[in-house]
Amino acid sequence: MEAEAAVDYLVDERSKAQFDIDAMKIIWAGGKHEFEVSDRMARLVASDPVFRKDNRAILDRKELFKNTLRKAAHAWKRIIELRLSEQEASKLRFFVDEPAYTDLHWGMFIPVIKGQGTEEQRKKWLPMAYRMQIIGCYAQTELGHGSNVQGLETTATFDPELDEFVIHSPTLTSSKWWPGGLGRASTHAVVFARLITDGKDHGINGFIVQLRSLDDHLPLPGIIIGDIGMKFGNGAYNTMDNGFLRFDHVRIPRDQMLMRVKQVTREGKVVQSDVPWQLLYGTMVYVRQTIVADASCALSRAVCIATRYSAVRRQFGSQNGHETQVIDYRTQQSRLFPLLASAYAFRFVGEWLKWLYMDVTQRLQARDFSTLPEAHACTAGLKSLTTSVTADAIEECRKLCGGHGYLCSSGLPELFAVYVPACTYEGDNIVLLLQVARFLMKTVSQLGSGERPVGTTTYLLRLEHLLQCPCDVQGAEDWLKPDVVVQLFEARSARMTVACAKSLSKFSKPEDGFMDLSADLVSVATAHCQLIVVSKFVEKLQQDIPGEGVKQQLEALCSIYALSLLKKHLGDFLSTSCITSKQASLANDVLRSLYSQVRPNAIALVDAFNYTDHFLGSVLGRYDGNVYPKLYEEALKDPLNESVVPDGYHEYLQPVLKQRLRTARL
Ligand SMILES: CCCCCCCCCC/C=C\CCCC(=O)SCCNC(=O)CCNC(=O)[C@H](O)C(C)(C)COP(=O)(O)OP(=O)(O)OC[C@H]1O[C@@H](n2cnc3c(N)ncnc32)[C@H](O)[C@@H]1OP(=O)(O)O
Ligand SMILES: Cc1cc2nc3c(=O)[nH]c(=O)nc-3n(C[C@H](O)[C@H](O)[C@H](O)COP(=O)(O)OP(=O)(O)OC[C@H]3O[C@@H](n4cnc5c(N)ncnc54)[C@H](O)[C@@H]3O)c2cc1C
Repeated sequence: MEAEAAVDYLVDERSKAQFDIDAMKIIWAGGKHEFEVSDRMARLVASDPVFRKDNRAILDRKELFKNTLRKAAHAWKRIIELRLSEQEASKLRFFVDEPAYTDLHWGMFIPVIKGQGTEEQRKKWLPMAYRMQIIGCYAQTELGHGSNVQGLETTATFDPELDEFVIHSPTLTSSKWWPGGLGRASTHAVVFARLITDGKDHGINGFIVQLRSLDDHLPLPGIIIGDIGMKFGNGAYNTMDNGFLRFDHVRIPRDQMLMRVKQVTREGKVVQSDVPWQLLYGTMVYVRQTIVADASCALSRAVCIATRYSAVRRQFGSQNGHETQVIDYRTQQSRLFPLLASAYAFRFVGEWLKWLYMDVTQRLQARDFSTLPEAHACTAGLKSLTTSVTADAIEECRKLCGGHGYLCSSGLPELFAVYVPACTYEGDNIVLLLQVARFLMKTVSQLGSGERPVGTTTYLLRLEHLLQCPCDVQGAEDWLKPDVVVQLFEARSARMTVACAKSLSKFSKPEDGFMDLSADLVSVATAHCQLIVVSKFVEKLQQDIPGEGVKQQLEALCSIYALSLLKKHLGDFLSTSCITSKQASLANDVLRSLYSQVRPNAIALVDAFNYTDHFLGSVLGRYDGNVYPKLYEEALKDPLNESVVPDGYHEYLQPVLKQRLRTARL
């Protein structure tokens, strides 16, 4: 193929933008400093050949895993050499874009010790973990139980004579199963086990257990350990060594029990401290919050690929002597632009959730535990909502790219395979929504007793009004008023919550009601979580938004986000009499005009994510839009094309062909 001059096939598209893209980049990144760090780290990774990732789909598991170890070691070397801050280091790992044991070491092992260890324990273990002299993972889930944490079977029995705990796996189903980083890399784990003293079961607690020798990496006596095997997709999450682990009466010193929530004294007495026992689940709250932030990254990445490709791809019709760009089809816009809007919506709700998490952490330190239930409900619900939408959206983006979306070189199959377990890990999405519903039912039931709803449930204080208020939309333009839209989402959520609470009250045992009505409870929780996302988007727009045209674009995206949800869940809005069918029809007209407003800005809106071609890893999403020659180049690189005649021709193809020839002659 001839060498081509550098051409930007999307230059016309970029020239149509009606807003200051540099200002939008800063809004997306969360600030100037965040933008600068993110941009610098992305370039650093993209320019380093060790971080190459275009061969992942064709490496076998062993090569793939070794390569991941190599990249993680190289990343660590660069972090030390360049003296990167914690923020820079975490961005660098993010742009390396390969699931690895380090995710669990930094993302769960260190946080669980920080959150559940005593001061002394933090002083002992964290410096070693920060220097990576030990590598840790989070070993909670077992073969038999994941969602039901209280059902875990691993035991930690206190031996007062030796002042030790004996960690044991009494059944096959008690084998730890799934922890990332456990299979091959970790030297240590925080293991969740049943605390048993003097024959009494005191429930679940975390224990720091060394798994492998720090000299030769061999498993320590009594430890049976390995990888659980290949997972969905080629490459994809198979870079991670999710593992199994069994204990045969493994002894650890008493001070390796994480003792912030419960303590065991030298005599074997269990002392419950004054912090709520639910803090044992605190690491999950922290990680769920990071998963929400991560959802906007995965979603924006898929949307960036699908949007750029939709502007490059032409099929049918005629536009100034060319065929029509597929992005100009209304059907393409109605599938793509709500996803673009969701990417921005999740970005802002993720920012807010980070703030909420920091706020609850500070309160906990000051022994104010009042906002913990709300923080749990918000992190659980938003983790569920954003990951479910993102997983579905990546698949939708693949379809939006037609046949080429199915090629690994589009980047979308791998993105989907890596992303989709987010709907399951850190809490199955349905199980988490049921937690939100439980919280909402409790909040509503306490309204009569004078308990004031807080934070995201404050709207329930206006219950009487919300149960009967009509929707204030007379003409199409009313749908663009943020207060009208927020009140509508509040009314829908309030009405669904109250209807469910009424149905629940008919059961003599609440547990029976929860079982029977669980599908409705999930819809209630979803409505509440969607309200949170819409309100946080609206609140973001009430802040100072610098940059020419930036606020207008975000306002359009906010309206698209809310109105496309309205369209998708029209049944909820109509059946609760929140809107009339006439108002629904006006909302649909407004959506169409919003799509026209976004259309000329679509490419600039995805450019604002500031993704390098290396990070996107997609021929279809290339910044320059030079898709076809690069697709051809990628095809030629496939190992099947290394020889003109395939391996196996002489054994398996030629005999068949020859036989057909003989048959034909007969
Ligand atoms: C840009 C940055 C990107 C970085 C991204 C990095 C992300 C890293 C990703 C790494 C990849 C993968 C990691 C995956 C790791 C894992 O999966 S670890 C294992 C996670 N496991 C789970 O999540 C299990 C889910 N189950 C549970 O959480 C609980 O068991 C469940 C809540 C479902 C039930 O527990 P029970 O004890 O049986 O609870 P209930 O009776 O329902 O509730 C009792 C009360 O406790 C309250 N509660 C429950 N959970 C919490 C919590 N976390 N915090 C605070 N409070 C909680 C609940 O509301 C009840 O309260 P009430 O009595 O009603 O007042
Ligand atoms: C890629 C990946 C990485 C992971 N990493 C880790 C890790 O590092 N450490 C760790 O400890 N764990 C890890 N896990 C485990 C993960 O946290 C669990 O798989 C997850 O919490 C779901 O639990 P489960 O597998 O028991 O699902 P189950 O609870 O068995 O779910 C099966 C089905 O039952 C439904 N269900 C379950 N309970 C209810 C209910 N009460 N009401 C209605 N429906 C219900 C669910 O919705 C689901 O459809 C990982 C998992 C994956 C896939």
